[in-house]
Amino acid sequence: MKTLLRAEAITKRFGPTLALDALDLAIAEGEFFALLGGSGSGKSTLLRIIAGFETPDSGRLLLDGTEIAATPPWARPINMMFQSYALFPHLSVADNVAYGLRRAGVKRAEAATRVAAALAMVHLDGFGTRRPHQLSGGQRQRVALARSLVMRPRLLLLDEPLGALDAGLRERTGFELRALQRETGAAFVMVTHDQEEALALADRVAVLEGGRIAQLGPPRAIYERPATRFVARFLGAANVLEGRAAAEGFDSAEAGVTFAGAIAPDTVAVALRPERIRVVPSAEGPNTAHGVVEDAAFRGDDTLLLVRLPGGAVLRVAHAEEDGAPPARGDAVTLTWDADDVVALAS
Ligand SMILES: Nc1ncnc2c1ncn2[C@@H]1O[C@H](COP(=O)(O)OP(=O)(O)OP(=O)(O)O)[C@@H](O)[C@H]1O
Repeated sequence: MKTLLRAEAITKRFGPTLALDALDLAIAEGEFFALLGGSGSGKSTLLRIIAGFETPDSGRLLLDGTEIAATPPWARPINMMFQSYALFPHLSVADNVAYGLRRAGVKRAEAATRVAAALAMVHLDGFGTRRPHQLSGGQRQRVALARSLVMRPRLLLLDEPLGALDAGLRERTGFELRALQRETGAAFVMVTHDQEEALALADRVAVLEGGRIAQLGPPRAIYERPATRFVARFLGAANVLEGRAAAEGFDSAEAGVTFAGAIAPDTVAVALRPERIRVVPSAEGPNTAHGVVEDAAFRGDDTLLLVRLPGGAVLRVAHAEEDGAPPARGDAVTLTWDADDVVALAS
C-alpha cells in the first residue's frame, strides 16, 4: 500500500503538558485507521495537527512525500468531521453540504449536482431543504459526513464519529462508515476511546499512551497479542498478572499460578483472555489453577465468572454456553488454558 500521510517525530507541548512526544505514524492510501487512547493521550491533538488547525513544535508532516506544514487547512486534501458536527443552524441541509464547495469557487450548478450525490451517498435524498434542528442526531451526523465527503478529500478525519449516537445506531452507522470508506476510496482516520469501535471498524489501530504509540497493528493482532500491560488492560477484559520469569515459565505470586509458554527472561507480566480459560474436572501443573467462584454474570453468549485464585488475584473467566451449565458462586473450580494463549508482556 502506498503511503498517503507520514508524521515524523511530531512533538507538541501545551505549557508543561507534552501532548505528543516525537510521534511517528504512516497512513496508507485508502485505509481505515483508528487512533485509540484514553483521555489526554493526544488523539485530538494529532488529528488537529493533521488537519492543520494546530502547529507542531517540531517534526514533519508529509503528504505524498511533500512537507505540508505551511499548507493552510483549506488547501489540504484533508477534511475533518467534528464530534459536534458543527452544522450551521440557519442554513438548509443542502446549503450546509454545499458550503465548502461554494467557498472553493465551485459553480452553483455543479455544486448542486455534487450535493445531491453526497446526500444520496449518506441516504438523505429528499432532506436538502430541512434545517439541522429538524433532523435526528443520526441524520445530523450524516449531513456532517456528506459535507466532508462532497469535498472529495483523500483523507477524512473523524473525531469520535459514533460518540453522540445511541447504542442502536452505533452499529449500523459503523457499517455505513466502512461502506462509505470503500466507496470513496479515501483514507479514514478515526479518533475513539472505545476499543470495540476501533477493533470493529479499522484496518489498523494505533493505541496511544502519553503522546506516544504504545502499539500499532491490525485489530486482531492487538487484541490477541498486546505488547504491554497498558495495551492489554486498555483493550479491556484481559487478565494481566504480574510476576517474574522462572525455570518452569512465569511465576505469578499474586495468582499463585505458574504460566508456561513463550516466556522471555524480561517478562514482567502475562496476559490471558477470559475466553481462553476452560473449567475442567481436574488438572495439575503449569497453566492450571484452582480457585473459588466469587461471582457469576450471565451475558447471553457466555457467563462471566470471577474466580479468586490462591495468590489472591481474581481471574475473569468467560464460560461459554455450549460448555454446559456454568459453576455458581461459591463453587470450587479447576481452570486450565493452552500455552499458546499465554501472552508474555515485557513492559
Ligand atoms: N489547547 C490546549 N491547551 C492546553 N492543553 C491542551 C490543549 N489541548 C490539549 N491539551 C492537553 O494535551 C493533552 C492531550 O490532549 P488531547 O485533547 O489531544 O487528548 P485526547 O486523547 O484527545 O483526549 P480526549 O479523549 O479527552 O479528547 C492533554 O493533557 C490536554 O489537556
